[in-house]
Amino acid sequence: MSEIPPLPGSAADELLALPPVEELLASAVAVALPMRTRFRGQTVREAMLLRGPAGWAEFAPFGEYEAPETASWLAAAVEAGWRGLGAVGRPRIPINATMPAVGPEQVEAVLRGFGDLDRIPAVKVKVAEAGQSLDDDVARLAEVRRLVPRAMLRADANGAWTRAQALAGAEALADVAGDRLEYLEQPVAGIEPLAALRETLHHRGMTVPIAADEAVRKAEDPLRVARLGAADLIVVKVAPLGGIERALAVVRASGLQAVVSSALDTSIGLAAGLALASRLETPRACGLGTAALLASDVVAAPLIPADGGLDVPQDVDGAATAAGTVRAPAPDERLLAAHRLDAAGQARWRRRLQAAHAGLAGG
Ligand SMILES: O=C(O)CCC(=O)c1ccccc1C(=O)O
Ligand SMILES: [Mg+2]
Repeated sequence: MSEIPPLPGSAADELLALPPVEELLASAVAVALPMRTRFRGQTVREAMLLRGPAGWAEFAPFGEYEAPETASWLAAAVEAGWRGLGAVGRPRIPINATMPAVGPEQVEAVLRGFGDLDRIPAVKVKVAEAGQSLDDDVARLAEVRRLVPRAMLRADANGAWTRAQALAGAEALADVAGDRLEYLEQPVAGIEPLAALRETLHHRGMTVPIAADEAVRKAEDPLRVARLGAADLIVVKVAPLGGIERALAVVRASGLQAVVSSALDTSIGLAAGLALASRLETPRACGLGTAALLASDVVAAPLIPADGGLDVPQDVDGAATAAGTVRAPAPDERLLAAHRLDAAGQARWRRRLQAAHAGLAGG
């Protein structure tokens, strides 16, 4: 498997020099967006937006992340704002609904946020939430199946199951989902444990495919999953993988099918995810509909799926040319003002960006 390119803007990158930190900070605005439902234990999503010569960019590593782990998130922002999101491939991407670990009584309202229920191609259901049981997961999945019987179903444990829980979980969820069960995403943490679980499932005649997420995006080597045969497909997120080109190289080198997924981005970050998905051959639905989980976004027309998919946002004149360029929507000034963090919040995010910049410059 071939090498993957360096982080955009890092010392090893010959194509794109890292802009000075002052240049990055000149346009930077940090915002806090309220969410409709709790997701990953959070009810607010914070993000920093930057404007470069090539367009708008997002720097939004999760709150618990620190440098140098945040360097790849900044590299993705530098790529977006200072190089651009690249060419349009497929112009429209099928999008899965994302179901947080809610009770069955909330399932319908969440699903409706992703548009006409009959058109939703797949639903990714969070399972293994702390403080909940497998019965809760089964009840949630059963309600999803009842409401969208034709949609494919994915269960994402975020690595929270033990091996024994994953074996029991796989069986119980397969019973509910039947032939609609598309894959289990990161049922257990780590790469070797994932490979071992997959093998055991196969020995037991359970053929449910396994997708790797954290095992790709948080691993030292994002290709180790593929080398060990630990998963049937990989979930890729642009920011933790250091940008579109790098994520694309990981997918190609892995030889596995990929599903592009958001990091609960604003519509600015989602545009980069769509740019990546646009250049993949896979017809699989992608997890880029998460603007539906936000109560408010930074752009006037958020990238919320309709009719089961999203159009890849392009340059206005892009449609007229043979190969259009992907372009993130510009934030709405009033929304930026409404959700702008206070001075302490701006200072905290500026420090995070500075630390990521130092990490990127050094690594
Ligand atoms: O893939 C999706 O449907 C939505 C994105 C998502 O689930 C997610 C969002 C933020 C952090 C982690 C994850 C994840 O896939 O585990
Ligand atoms: Mg996941």
